[in-house]
Amino acid sequence: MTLEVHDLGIGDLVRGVSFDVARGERVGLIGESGSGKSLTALSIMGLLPEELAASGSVKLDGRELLGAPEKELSRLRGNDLSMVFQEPMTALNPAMRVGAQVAEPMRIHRNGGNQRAEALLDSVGLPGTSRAYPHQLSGGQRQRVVLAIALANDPKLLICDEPTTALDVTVQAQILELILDGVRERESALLFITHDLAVVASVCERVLVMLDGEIVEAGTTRDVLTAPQHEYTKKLLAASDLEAGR
Ligand SMILES: Nc1ncnc2c1ncn2[C@@H]1O[C@H](COP(=O)(O)OP(=O)(O)OP(=O)(O)O)[C@@H](O)[C@H]1O
Repeated sequence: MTLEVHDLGIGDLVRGVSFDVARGERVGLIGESGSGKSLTALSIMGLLPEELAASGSVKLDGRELLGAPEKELSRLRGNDLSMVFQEPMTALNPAMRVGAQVAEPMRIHRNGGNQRAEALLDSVGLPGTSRAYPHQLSGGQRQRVVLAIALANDPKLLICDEPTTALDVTVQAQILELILDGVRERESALLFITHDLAVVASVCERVLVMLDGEIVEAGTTRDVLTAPQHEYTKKLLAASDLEAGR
């Protein structure tokens, strides 16, 4: 799998964004609120709000996704491409048992059903919960369900947009571990959006730094966090709890 984003633009909100992600690679996308991280991710998924249009190119294994027919994109979503958002409750159907929600993407893409759903729920640490409704679970448990859904069809690329921001610290670490295990087992690539540098340091091999709609710095996590080049990255580091770079 290769994801090639070239000269991505979304009005003047995102400008000239280019980067690649290779199979199994874990890439962080960091930057302050409003810098264009989520819009970049949504344009890869073909989920930009209707009033926004993307220019440039987003290729998955050589296939152009920008402007691809909705039918083709919906075949990819939940299959080759999947995404975990910050707030699990908005991603789940409140009126459907979680087992059925985990089984759904597999049914749609003809990849198995209830039994695999149970196994997936087991693998994210939620054995025996398939008959529960989302409101009966904690926030961390709901995010585990969302992750099970996102991993159900062994995606080539998993995008996580601030997946642990809404959770308390001990739960955050567990969810990060599950995300890492999930992508490693499947050799899925990971694009991980966060404003938390400590999370990037523990999860990502490479990092892209966004500021005002542009990528201002990119490199290995080690290089960027120990020897930041751009003033903005230096400021981010100084404001974080990380010792690196000081
Ligand atoms: N539908 C929209 N129409 C117009 N502007 C939008 C729309 N959605 C987002 N924006 C603007 O685009 C900019 C980038 O938003 P984006 O959500 O990508 O930022 P972000 O880096 O992900 O921030 P956060 O960390 O808060 O999610 C922001 O200024 C936002 O207000």
